[in-house]
Amino acid sequence: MASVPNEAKDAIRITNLVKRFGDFTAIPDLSLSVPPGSFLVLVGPSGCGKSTLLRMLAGLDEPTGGEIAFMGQVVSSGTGGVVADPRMRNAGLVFQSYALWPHMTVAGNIGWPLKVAGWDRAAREARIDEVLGLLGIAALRDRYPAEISGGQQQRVAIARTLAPKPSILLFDEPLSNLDAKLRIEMRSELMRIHRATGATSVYVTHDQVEAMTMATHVAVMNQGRVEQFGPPRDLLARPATTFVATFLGTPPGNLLPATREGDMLVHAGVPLAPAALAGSHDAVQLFYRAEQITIGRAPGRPILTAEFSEAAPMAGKVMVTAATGVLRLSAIVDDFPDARPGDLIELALTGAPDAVFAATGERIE
Ligand SMILES: Nc1ncnc2c1ncn2[C@@H]1O[C@H](COP(=O)(O)OP(=O)(O)OP(=O)(O)O)[C@@H](O)[C@H]1O
Repeated sequence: MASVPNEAKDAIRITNLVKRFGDFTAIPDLSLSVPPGSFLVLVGPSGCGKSTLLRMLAGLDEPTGGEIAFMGQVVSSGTGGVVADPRMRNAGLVFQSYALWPHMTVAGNIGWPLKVAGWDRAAREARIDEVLGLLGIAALRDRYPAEISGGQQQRVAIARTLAPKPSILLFDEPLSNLDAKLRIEMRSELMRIHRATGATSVYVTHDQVEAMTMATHVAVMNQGRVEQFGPPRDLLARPATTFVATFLGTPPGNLLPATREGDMLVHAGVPLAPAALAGSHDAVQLFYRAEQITIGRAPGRPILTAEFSEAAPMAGKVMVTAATGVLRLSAIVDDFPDARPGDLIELALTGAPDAVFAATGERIE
């Protein structure tokens, strides 16, 4: 039988993974394959199971069912408990809190996992210098954690994780304790490190921009399920469900419920789009991106009346939020509107809906 070349194997293969905490099922049945060298970002609302999944990948928690394999080798199995313990699975985990050992120097911290793994002194010293160089912190070699800044501590923590050359790197919101400027700097650093090491990475974040800039692949999670998986641009361009459409994007897009009336799809008495877009459905949700909505009238285009809520500058444009009944609409416009909160304004939909979803949330082709 021909053997499968290593390159062809998934770096991470998750099959029918289940995680229960007592009666509560955090992950009902999750399968995902991650190609080698990917930078996978897990996003989703609070409580959707991102950390639970990451902890199982790290070997800190056992799955209740299903299996996790790294490079074709099973490292966790629901029926067999954790197969490989965290140290044996060739994966490194970077947390939000750095947890450096205060009584050890920077070099001591970085060298510790190598010592535990049985590296000899010369190899350890060489590797410490290498990762210090990679992270740009060679000058901090002999300092103690209390003598360096928060950002520098995070670099040391990352250096310590990289030192044993893990083939899989796991990150649980590693930048969330840093200020905005440092976050952006570290984001570029992490991307550079990812390119330099080629390690397959799984990264949990709440930050949309972080997700979209760093990821080669994004998994949008919802209630322990992967709602959609793919390159970030594909997810933004073709969301598979209303959940993904309204979760991704800054600002998120707008969904207008509409029903078939004759040959048009109508929302709140306003005909929006030809009924043919709905296929066989009588009730749908029409997806308009914020940049497809403008303030005022546009010739021949549907107009909605809404209550102005707020306006905020965004990358040279203005993000306007307005409400029609229970719906909140986001528009990207050129100038601040001449309106106060509560004023009625007219919004024009400037193009055809970007996507049409069934009432149940799935995209209609
Ligand atoms: N040890 C536990 N015992 C019981 N329930 C748990 C435990 N750990 C997590 N959960 C539950 O499992 C679900 C998923 O939690 P998890 O921490 O993975 O979510 P998350 O997506 O990482 O959330 P956040 O974005 O807020 O960090 C939540 O409903 C949580 O309450």
